[in-house]
Amino acid sequence: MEADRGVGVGVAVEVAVATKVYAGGTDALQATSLTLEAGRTTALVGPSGCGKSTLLRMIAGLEAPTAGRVTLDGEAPEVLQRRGELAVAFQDPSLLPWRSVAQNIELALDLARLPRNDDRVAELIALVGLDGFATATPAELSGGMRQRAAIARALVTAPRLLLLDEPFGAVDELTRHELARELPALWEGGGTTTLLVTHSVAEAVRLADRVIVLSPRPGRVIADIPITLTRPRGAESAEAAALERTVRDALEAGRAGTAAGQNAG
Ligand SMILES: Nc1ncnc2c1ncn2[C@@H]1O[C@H](COP(=O)(O)OP(=O)(O)OP(=O)(O)O)[C@@H](O)[C@H]1O
Repeated sequence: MEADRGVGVGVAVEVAVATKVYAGGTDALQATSLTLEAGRTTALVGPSGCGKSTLLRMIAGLEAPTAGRVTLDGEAPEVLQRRGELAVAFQDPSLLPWRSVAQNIELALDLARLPRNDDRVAELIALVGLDGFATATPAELSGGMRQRAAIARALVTAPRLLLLDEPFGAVDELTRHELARELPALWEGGGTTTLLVTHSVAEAVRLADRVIVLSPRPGRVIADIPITLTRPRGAESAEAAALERTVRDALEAGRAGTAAGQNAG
């Protein structure tokens, strides 16, 4: 399937009535169904502990649903994972401590059995603002810099499915804004399907084509809000502010237990 790589073919993600009850009995996710359209960016928001990371890990094939099914282009997540066409960036970036920034990014190419590409590695290092740190080891970086290296590592293979779990958590406000401005062009240019878990409503509205709101635990989809803003998205606009309000209202309704709920029942 080498020929399919990096030619702008995003994956369609289907989560069908997925439920997750952890071994200890924690009800993390309740009968959740959603479809992520190929090549689109979807943000997932919801109160702390509502099951956002659980859902992302299920889509990545790192967690099996207790009931229901997750398919990527109709296949099990492991199929895409084996082909190296899926990338995940977590809030806690697990970089190999003995490898430099550039070597950590290159490793993703090796694991996906893709050829080394020094130019692309250098381009991504510059894009995430780590110019001059290509040969630094993770211990020599701040937490935010490590996160940015992990984002570059996730992007280097031009994955067909990109799963980002709070990847900007430790990044300072200014860099966060810069990344939010620069990154979408990278993943959209490749036709990548992207899922972004975030606590920032502003970031969700700025980056996504659609924002999905989960209820408090056990999470279920209570709102699915299309983000109709044109791209590129720059300065704050009245339209963006109105969309942020819509998302916040849905979160509030979920918290109060008054949301209508697309997936209720
Ligand atoms: N491996 C696990 N074993 C047992 N319980 C877990 C496990 N992972 C998560 N949970 C529990 O499942 C629930 C959902 O957790 P999850 O991390 O998916 O939520 P989240 O919405 O991503 O939270 P946050 O926004 O705080 O990161 C929580 O109650 C959490 O304690």
